[in-house]
Amino acid sequence: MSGNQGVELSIQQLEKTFGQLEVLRNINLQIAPGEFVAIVGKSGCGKSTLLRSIAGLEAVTAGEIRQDHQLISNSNLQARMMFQEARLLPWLSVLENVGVGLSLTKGWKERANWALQQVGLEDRADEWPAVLSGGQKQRVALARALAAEPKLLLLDEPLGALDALTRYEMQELIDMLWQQQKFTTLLVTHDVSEAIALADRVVLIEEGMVKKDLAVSLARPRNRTNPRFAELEEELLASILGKTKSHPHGQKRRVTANIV
Ligand SMILES: Nc1ncnc2c1ncn2[C@@H]1O[C@H](COP(=O)(O)OP(=O)(O)OP(=O)(O)O)[C@@H](O)[C@H]1O
Repeated sequence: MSGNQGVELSIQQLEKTFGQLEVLRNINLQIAPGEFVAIVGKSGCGKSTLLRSIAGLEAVTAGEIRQDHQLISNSNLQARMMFQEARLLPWLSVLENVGVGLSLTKGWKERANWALQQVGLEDRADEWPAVLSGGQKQRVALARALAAEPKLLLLDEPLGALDALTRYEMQELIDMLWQQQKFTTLLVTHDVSEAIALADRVVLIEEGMVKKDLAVSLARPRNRTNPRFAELEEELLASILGKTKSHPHGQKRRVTANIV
């Protein structure tokens, strides 16, 4: 159960308004099969709205979203989504939570166990979610997404509530699983370092449009001590904040903080 081929995504002139509020004005994005794209931007710029639109959870106001050349609909969408909260059902065991998105047919346990192995929690299958740590709960949420063998993984700030070390471990896990399975992945994150550590491309949303589309061509797993890593971080952060890249005195400014 691996070696998925991810879907191709094509987003054309996407608009989304909520009443008078124009959130997405004109989003155009082409995402290749198996590509890992991070989406960044200031709080409220519409990142989650974009992801929810791709997931078919929001009706778009104008424009179109195609998956493998077909307009997305609930019937053809091969996506799974993960959020900042694990959203586990407390009355189901860990294994049952992982199996919840599968039709409870023969073989679901095998797939759920396989997915738990992928995230290193196979020995916790029979426990209740309540006894797990925050990081373990997110691993279960990741396993639940993987169990469906998605061709598109939509990650809405899934590591935002984790402590720094757990977050780092989860980033490594996501990177490893993506390299093995190559599902097309969109990751919304506030963390510039996380975006550069994981993505092939980082897309910056501002004023409802793609303001920047930055290719990250560093070898994987990414070496965060590589000077090029820091340069990309700085370039991206400066773009998000609308500042020039260099220090006034021409010295490099090392910026690693979260952006908002
Ligand atoms: N269902 C809704 N009804 C009305 N307004 C909404 C709705 N969903 C989102 N919005 C508004 O759309 C804008 C974009 O929200 P969205 O959650 O997409 O931003 P975001 O970039 O993901 O923000 P953050 O980084 O803070 O999570 C915000 O102003 C928000 O209040």
